[in-house]
Amino acid sequence: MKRTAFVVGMGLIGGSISLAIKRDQDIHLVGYDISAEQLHMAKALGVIDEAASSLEEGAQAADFIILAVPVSKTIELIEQLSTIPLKQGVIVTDVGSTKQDIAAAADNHFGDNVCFIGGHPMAGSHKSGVEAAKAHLFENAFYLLAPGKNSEPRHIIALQNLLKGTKARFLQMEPQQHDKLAGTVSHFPHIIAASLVHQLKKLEKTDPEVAQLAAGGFRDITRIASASPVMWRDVLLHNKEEMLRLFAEWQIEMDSVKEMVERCDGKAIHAYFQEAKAFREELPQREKGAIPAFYDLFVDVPDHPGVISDVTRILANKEISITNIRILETREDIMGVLRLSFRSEDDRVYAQEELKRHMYETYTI
Ligand SMILES: NC(=O)C1=CN([C@@H]2O[C@H](COP(=O)(O)OP(=O)(O)OC[C@H]3O[C@@H](n4cnc5c(N)ncnc54)[C@H](O)[C@@H]3O)[C@@H](O)[C@H]2O)C=CC1
Ligand SMILES: O=C(O)C(=O)Cc1ccc(O)cc1
Repeated sequence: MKRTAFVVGMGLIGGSISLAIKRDQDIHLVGYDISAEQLHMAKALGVIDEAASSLEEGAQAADFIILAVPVSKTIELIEQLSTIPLKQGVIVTDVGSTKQDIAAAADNHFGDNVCFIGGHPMAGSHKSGVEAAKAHLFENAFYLLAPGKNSEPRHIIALQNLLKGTKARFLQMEPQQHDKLAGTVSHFPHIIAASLVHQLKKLEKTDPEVAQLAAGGFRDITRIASASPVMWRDVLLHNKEEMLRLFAEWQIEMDSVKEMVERCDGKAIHAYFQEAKAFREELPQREKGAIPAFYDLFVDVPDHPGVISDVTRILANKEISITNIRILETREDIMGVLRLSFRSEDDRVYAQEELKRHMYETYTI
């Protein structure tokens, strides 16, 4: 008998986890969503093997239950699941961006028959819905696990094995520590991004041309403000204490920068930017999350016209997408180097094979 995994919430994360599980495990994948449209789409896109007609139906038959809904709904679902007769030894996990309140709900509601392990894949995007789901969304990203009261090492191993296809890097952490760290690297930056957009919106009322100028850096720093308001409302409400602490710290920080400007203290302003630049440049690049990962491939190219289009054509013929392309060095009579970035390790390996077949010298660092 095949084991069954039941994924509740067929959105970006539920869909991506389902696809990652399907590419690696021989398991029956059942999905459920309160939106009949999302559920139908998940089945039509081949993200799940079967659509459950109710939470009860899907939950009762499952060996694993993955809750992939906004945080408040996750807490409600834990309460609902605790009233349904689940299989003995079922492993329940979630993907919520906060962990403390969810862990407390699981501790309060689940009995000994259920093993709850909180989870948070620390990668994603500003997009929502199953249409945006990708099997490789979590590749190389940290995936935090917060084992609950009944979880033993064998349960954690079983869950990590189920999620192997995500190619994520598992890390165990206490819920409280998780919420503190995620508050700084993810939750608070979201408020800043949204507030910058509000500032622009206000100015646009009197100076409509400003919106045309909001390109480049403004778009980069505010990309995450396009994410789901429902999801982010819940994140803030369920990490309230940490958010309030960060507001206080942020205000002190802003006051200090404001004073530097008021004093016209160029030396202090320079040092402020210099310190931030140096620290940011030391941040690890490979991990997904706040800063996206890039899978780079370097290609030696002779410096003659048409070579870049030859490389891109070879990859396009194999439908390998390049997310970024840069010429690192081209001077007369020497080889140039192309740096190609890909979405995933699989794409990079495939691209390297294809380019080698066409006699290009390639390497990774
Ligand atoms: N979007 C991101 O980049 C990341 C999100 N997360 C977490 O993942 C969770 C899901 O987020 P997304 O997939 O981005 O959202 P989404 O909006 O793409 O999908 C959520 C889905 O849950 C469904 N849903 C809501 N209430 C439900 C209920 N009671 N029963 C069944 N289905 C229900 C919705 O209809 C929707 O299809 C959230 O808790 C979020 O904090 C974690 C990592 C990254
Ligand atoms: O879009 C991005 O860059 C993100 O950082 C997405 C994201 C959103 C919420 C999370 O809990 C984790 C990752």
